[in-house]
Amino acid sequence: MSKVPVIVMSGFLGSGKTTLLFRLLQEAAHFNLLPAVLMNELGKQDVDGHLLQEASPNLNLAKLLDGCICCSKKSDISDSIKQLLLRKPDVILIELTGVANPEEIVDALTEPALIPLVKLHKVVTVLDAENVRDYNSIFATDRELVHTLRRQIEVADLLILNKIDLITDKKQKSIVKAIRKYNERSLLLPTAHSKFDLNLLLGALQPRQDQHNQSTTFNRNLLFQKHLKSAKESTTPVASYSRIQSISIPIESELIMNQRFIERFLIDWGSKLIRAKGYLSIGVKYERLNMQFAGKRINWQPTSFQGNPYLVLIGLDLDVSALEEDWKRRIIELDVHTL
Ligand SMILES: Nc1nc2c(ncn2[C@@H]2O[C@H](COP(=O)(O)OP(=O)(O)OP(=O)(O)O)[C@@H](O)[C@H]2O)c(=O)[nH]1
Repeated sequence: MSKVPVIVMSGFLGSGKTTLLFRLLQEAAHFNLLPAVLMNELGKQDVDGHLLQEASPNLNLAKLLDGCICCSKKSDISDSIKQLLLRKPDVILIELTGVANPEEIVDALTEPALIPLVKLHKVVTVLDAENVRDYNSIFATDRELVHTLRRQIEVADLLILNKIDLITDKKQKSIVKAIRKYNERSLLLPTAHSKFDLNLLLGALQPRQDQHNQSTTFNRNLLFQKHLKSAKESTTPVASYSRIQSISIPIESELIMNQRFIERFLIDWGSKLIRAKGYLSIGVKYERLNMQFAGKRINWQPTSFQGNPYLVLIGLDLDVSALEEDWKRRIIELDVHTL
């Protein structure tokens, strides 16, 4: 049996991985490929998973929630991949959390149970052009995180410099120069909304019925070798996230709130928040909206999500109890004003 290729998508929180995943899923049919998806989210609530299922109800999807894939037991990853393989996909797309080191999943794919079943095709790292240069100073005190973000660049087969619509050409040039210090070999594509020729990722893949045994990677073998070497050399692997926490806040569906209320809360906590997302019920008509807060920008989109509203907040060194207290206080005030 031929091995199923795996494409790993890495990149910091909010850089545009899910946007790329959506494009890959949309385009897979044009390449005559049946995809499967393994999603890893930091929180218990799986916002992106729901968006995917909404867009593609029959999607072969497995989820590893509430933790980084690097910390999930290898058996969990292995079980999820085996579950996906039952429906005989042509390619498995793995979206890592923003704080995962892609080497960890490469390691998991080399578990004995998976070696005969899957092979790494490419590691793609998506970078947020508007914010990527600031990470070193923002996270200066978190060496593990800085290390992880650097490894995301260093081990990528393909680097997507996303969100260039938000920066000047001059800034783009200087970012490219900075990225090249960590990875001068792999293809680096400036994009907006991860729009690039997906032939680069899917073109070499074949539907399984008529697969040839061909090599399709940029530096896959190198990555495997490099990783196996470092795994042998190092007995104390660096954890992929440390000071980053995620909190999920359930929201009563009867509560009447507007977008401004949420935005004010996010702006007030903005210096501590890296990312926030959720499903909210807005206004007296309880309109359901998906909210995405990334790189200090907030986007709202209508959604068909009908479950209980909630907000997921991901932050660095968050004072969780202060944040929860503040949220409760605001909710009480909101309730009083809407009585
Ligand atoms: N302006 C702009 N916004 C973008 C671009 N790509 C993605 N976005 C927006 O940025 C936000 C985050 O994008 P996602 O694709 O969810 O990012 P992600 O990397 O999956 O985020 P996590 O799941 O938190 O790791 C969403 O609101 C996107 O619509 C881009 O090129 N330009």
